[in-house]
Amino acid sequence: MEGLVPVQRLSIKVASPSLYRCNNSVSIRRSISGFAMDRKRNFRAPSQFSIRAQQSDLKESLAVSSSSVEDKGNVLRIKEWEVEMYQEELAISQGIRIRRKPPSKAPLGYSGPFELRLHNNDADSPRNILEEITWYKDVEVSRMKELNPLDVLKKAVEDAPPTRDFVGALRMAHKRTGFPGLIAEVKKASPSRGILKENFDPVEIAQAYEKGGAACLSVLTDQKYFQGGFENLEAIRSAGVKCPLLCKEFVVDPWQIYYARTKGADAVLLIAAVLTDLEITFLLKICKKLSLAALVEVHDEREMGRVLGIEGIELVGINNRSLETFEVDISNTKKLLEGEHGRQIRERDMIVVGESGLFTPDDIAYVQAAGVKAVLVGESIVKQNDPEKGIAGLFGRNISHT
Ligand SMILES: O=C(O)c1ccccc1NCC(=O)[C@H](O)[C@H](O)COP(=O)(O)O
Repeated sequence: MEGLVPVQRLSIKVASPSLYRCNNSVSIRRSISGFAMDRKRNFRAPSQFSIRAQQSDLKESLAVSSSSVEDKGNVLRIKEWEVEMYQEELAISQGIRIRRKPPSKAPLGYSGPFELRLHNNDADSPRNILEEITWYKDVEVSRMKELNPLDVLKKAVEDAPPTRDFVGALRMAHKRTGFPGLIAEVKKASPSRGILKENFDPVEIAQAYEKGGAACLSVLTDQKYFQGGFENLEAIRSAGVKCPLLCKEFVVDPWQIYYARTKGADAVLLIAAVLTDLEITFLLKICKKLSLAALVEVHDEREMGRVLGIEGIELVGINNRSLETFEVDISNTKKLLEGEHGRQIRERDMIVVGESGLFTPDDIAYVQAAGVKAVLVGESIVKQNDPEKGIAGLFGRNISHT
């Protein structure tokens, strides 16, 4: 069986009908009722993350159909697996290359078209860093959820201080300075660059950025790959820094949005290379409910097209770095803002953020001419002994309030 083609390279039509032809006694339609799939194989309800939340519903149905606890467990696993397969197909159909989990064999006892997804050793390793991070997040979030259940977070959010206006701060800075509003990144290390700053003091850096005229800050909260942490976000917020804060995370689950809000975030990052349109739509709704801004990041034309088709997006980031290959090319910003996409963005008065690889006043001028009203900058300023002066160097002028 080894070496056979994973199912995503087979026709989607082969696999999808299994959702309806499921040969278990509880139909998959019933078991994932919260997903409410229609005949065109579109999810209608925004619950595709909530497989765990669906479990109580599912367990109820299984009580009717299965005799032993073991049987019920197996049926549940099969159904979870089928939903995952279906979600992956949906992602592939939107051009998403990042797989959300390592491909797994069908659970024991499953018989149906999804069985064609046979084990393939190569497919068990992440294909690039973004995929690796995404797989790791899935495990990390499950662990963190146990320590901080969603119910508890929801209560904490009720008592949390109000958020600051992230988008408003960028617009104001653009107006005040005539330059793109700066989102300055508090980042100790990255997978592509290694350690950027040895004696890393997040609060000191944040304060220096604010003094230097940053409109907003981006705080890396991922520990494993960026040596960041939610404690940095909390510490910066508690230290009295006034700039709105972006929680720079790899969001794969709505739980992370609630968590970010309790830790002092004013905005979160959503990466289109990882999330389906429906997931983005759903996460945007949660952001809105929690008064958080969302920076939706794209890297190519296809992702830009998808994001422009989603309602309610105010802030689009164009990453000049491929998170699959690490290649950085600032002409990516220009390319993605040309033609019809650029026209729609101007017409809708969206703020585009040029991200990554910006080092000089010429770089800033280049992306500004391409149409960005904000920039997200890490390496070139965090590496400076004096990050406040680093900002003046980046813009070729002092952009602080003084
Ligand atoms: O930077 C990386 O190595 C990286 C790897 C995998 C996922 C994301 C990654 N970086 C996130 C970013 O794109 C940057 O932190 C951000 O845009 C700032 O870029 P820069 O000014 O070049 O530090």
